[in-house]
Amino acid sequence: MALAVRMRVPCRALLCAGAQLRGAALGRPEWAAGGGDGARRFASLRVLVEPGAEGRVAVMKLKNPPVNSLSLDFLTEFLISLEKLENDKAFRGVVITSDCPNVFSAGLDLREMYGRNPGHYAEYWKAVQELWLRLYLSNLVLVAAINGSCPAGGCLMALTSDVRILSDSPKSVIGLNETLLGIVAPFWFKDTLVNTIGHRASERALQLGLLFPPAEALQVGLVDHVVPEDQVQSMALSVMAHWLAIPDHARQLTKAMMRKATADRLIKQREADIQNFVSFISRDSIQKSLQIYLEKLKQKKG
Ligand SMILES: CC/C=C\CC(=O)SCCNC(=O)CCNC(=O)[C@H](O)C(C)(C)COP(=O)(O)OP(=O)(O)OC[C@H]1O[C@@H](n2cnc3c(N)ncnc32)[C@H](O)[C@@H]1OP(=O)(O)O
Repeated sequence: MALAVRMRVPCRALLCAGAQLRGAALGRPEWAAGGGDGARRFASLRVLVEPGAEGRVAVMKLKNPPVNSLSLDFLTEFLISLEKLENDKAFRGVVITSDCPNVFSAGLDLREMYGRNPGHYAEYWKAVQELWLRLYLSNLVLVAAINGSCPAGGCLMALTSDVRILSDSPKSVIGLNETLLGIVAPFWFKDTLVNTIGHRASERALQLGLLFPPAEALQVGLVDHVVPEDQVQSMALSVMAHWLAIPDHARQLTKAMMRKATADRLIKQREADIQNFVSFISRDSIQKSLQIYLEKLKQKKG
């Protein structure tokens, strides 16, 4: 489809540049085939991909310890893994989950947004945009198996999925908490939330930077299921089977119909959005807020 073709070009461009840069930086092979089914099981340093039920479903495990922050290296590796899965016609669905205990993802990596230069902020933001676009417009069925804390960029990632399953644990809070850091969720974070829980609930959640505990997340519609921690994975696979019972072409066209207008808003102004982010995040007042927040995180450890 035209949409899919349009999306692949910028992704490849980003990945080529990103992989070259970061491959060199890592100084070792990024990919390793594993086990007997090496063609289907692959891993990077920060993303583990395993074949799931009947080979039609892959499980992507985020493993960027300690908290799966979405660093530039992580984003690059994740996008490469996702593209591999998109290009392998055997796969129809992906379960996204965390390999780190108690944390799905701590969101955007604060160290990528603090104390760096404008060129770095621009590169980072482009990768964040790419993550959102690729996930939001994915032809695959995406199920987020959220087995831990899921703030900000972690929540954005989960919101791009077709279904969200949250573990019933006090640590498993989810929401766009940007205002608590003194920063503002961009319009496409906001649009994704509004598309999920509606305008009024989003207005309240975004202004207050709410992190919803499981029961409230379910009630507001931020997640579709809350289950005991040890059932998150099995629930994800069972929900996946339900979605895979629908013919792909009909489901994919319907998904595109529901999401294209939202994605197009960013696609039409990607460069302006990058410039906005760079000038916003470079402000002294915003850098100060991030510094204070990072210090608070450190102090929390005592
Ligand atoms: C314009 C739009 C911009 C932004 C959108 C975003 O996504 S901003 C990021 C928002 N994220 C958060 O507010 C989450 C912050 N983190 C936490 O609340 C906790 O870390 C969490 C996820 C609940 C896990 O708690 P836990 O007690 O398990 O870990 P701890 O807090 O001790 O953290 C361990 C180390 O990780 C560092 N860290 C945490 N979050 C981030 C992050 N987002 N980016 C970078 N680094 C992060 C934390 O500072 C600790 O570092 P250390 O050097 O070990 O002290």
